[in-house]
Amino acid sequence: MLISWWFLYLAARNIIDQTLDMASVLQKLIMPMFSGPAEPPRNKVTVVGVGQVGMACAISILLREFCDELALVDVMEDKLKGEMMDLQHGSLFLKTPKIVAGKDYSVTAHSRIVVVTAGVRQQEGESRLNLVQRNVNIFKHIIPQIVRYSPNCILIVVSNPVDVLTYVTWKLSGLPKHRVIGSGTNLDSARFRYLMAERLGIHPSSFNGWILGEHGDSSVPVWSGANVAGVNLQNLNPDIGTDADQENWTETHRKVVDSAYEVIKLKGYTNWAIGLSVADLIESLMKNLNRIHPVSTMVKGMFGIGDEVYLSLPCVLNSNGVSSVVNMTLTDDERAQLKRSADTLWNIQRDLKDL
Ligand SMILES: NC(=O)C1=CN([C@@H]2O[C@H](COP(=O)(O)OP(=O)(O)OC[C@H]3O[C@@H](n4cnc5c(N)ncnc54)[C@H](O)[C@@H]3O)[C@@H](O)[C@H]2O)C=CC1
Ligand SMILES: CC(=O)C(=O)O
Repeated sequence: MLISWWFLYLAARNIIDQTLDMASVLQKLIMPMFSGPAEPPRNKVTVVGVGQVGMACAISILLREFCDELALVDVMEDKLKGEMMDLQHGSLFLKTPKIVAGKDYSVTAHSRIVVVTAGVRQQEGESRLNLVQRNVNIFKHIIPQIVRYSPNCILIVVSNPVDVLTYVTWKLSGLPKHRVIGSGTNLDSARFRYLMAERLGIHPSSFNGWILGEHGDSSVPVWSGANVAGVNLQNLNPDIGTDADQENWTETHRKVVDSAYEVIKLKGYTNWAIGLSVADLIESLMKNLNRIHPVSTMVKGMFGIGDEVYLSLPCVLNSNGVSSVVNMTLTDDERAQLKRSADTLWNIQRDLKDL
């Protein structure tokens, strides 16, 4: 009797040993504790367009560690796959566990934030507004696909002309206006703060100044609010920002307007500063920070603007998107400049068809 139990024991041991031998390294190494369906991502960001701007946004977002999944979309399949693989190979140095890419928008499903950088860019000396019809045609294909797979997302438009394309995106998406944002003058303001801070010998974060209105040629510098540590520069020099100013501070704004033209002339495109600035916007949205940024929003009814245009005002950004807009105290001249900026955009927009 004892011997037959012993044989049974040996047979059972044999089966267990054989089963363990057949198991894969993974099965031998890791004991699952939960085998339910995978959770959808909580903080997914999609970047549409993997050109110079898209990839600068992607790397800035990855390095700031905001998202648990990054999706990339483009129409150029080889380039798209190459960019995805190159980023995946850096995973050891990142904290975003999943990086995916595809031409099909199903890869974008469950995005919290979608950044649109697809489309044509300016050639040397070309105005942003000149790109409008070509990029509107591209957006007609892109925007419905994004909304189909991520109906609750916040859209950040970067492609140019960014204010007009943000309006187009709002129309094509059917999303509420607070969830459609243009990167707007966030970049122009960063350039202004850098150039002013250089002249003052301080860090850009310590110079407080805002560029509002159109991202580009008709942008509006708010000299009446420019300050350092609460000291208003206009109190120190009442002519600041005007042609009468002996110190020619207005030159700084001219340099802001010329920045893109100059960089495009030198290297063919701009990408790093816009990438960094988009990542900063995403931080406010993802972390519900209620930080204020100059971004493009629907301004009808504000500052005497009667048309449905998007342009930049100081906006409070949190997890809902644009939660509110700061009612800046502007001078009459600044209000008039803002109105001119709105008129410039409306004159382009009103000819757009089939939105
Ligand atoms: N708002 C801002 O402050 C800034 C805006 N921009 C704008 O960003 C845009 C992109 O510029 P770059 O990246 O330098 O251009 P790029 O030519 O390097 O990249 C554009 C990408 O869009 C892709 N694309 C074209 N049609 C598409 C479609 N239907 N679906 C998906 N992807 C598509 C192209 O394949 C390409 O990879 C331009 O409109 C440019 O003017 C650039 C810098 C700053
Ligand atoms: C290209 C562009 O819009 C910029 O760098 O400001």
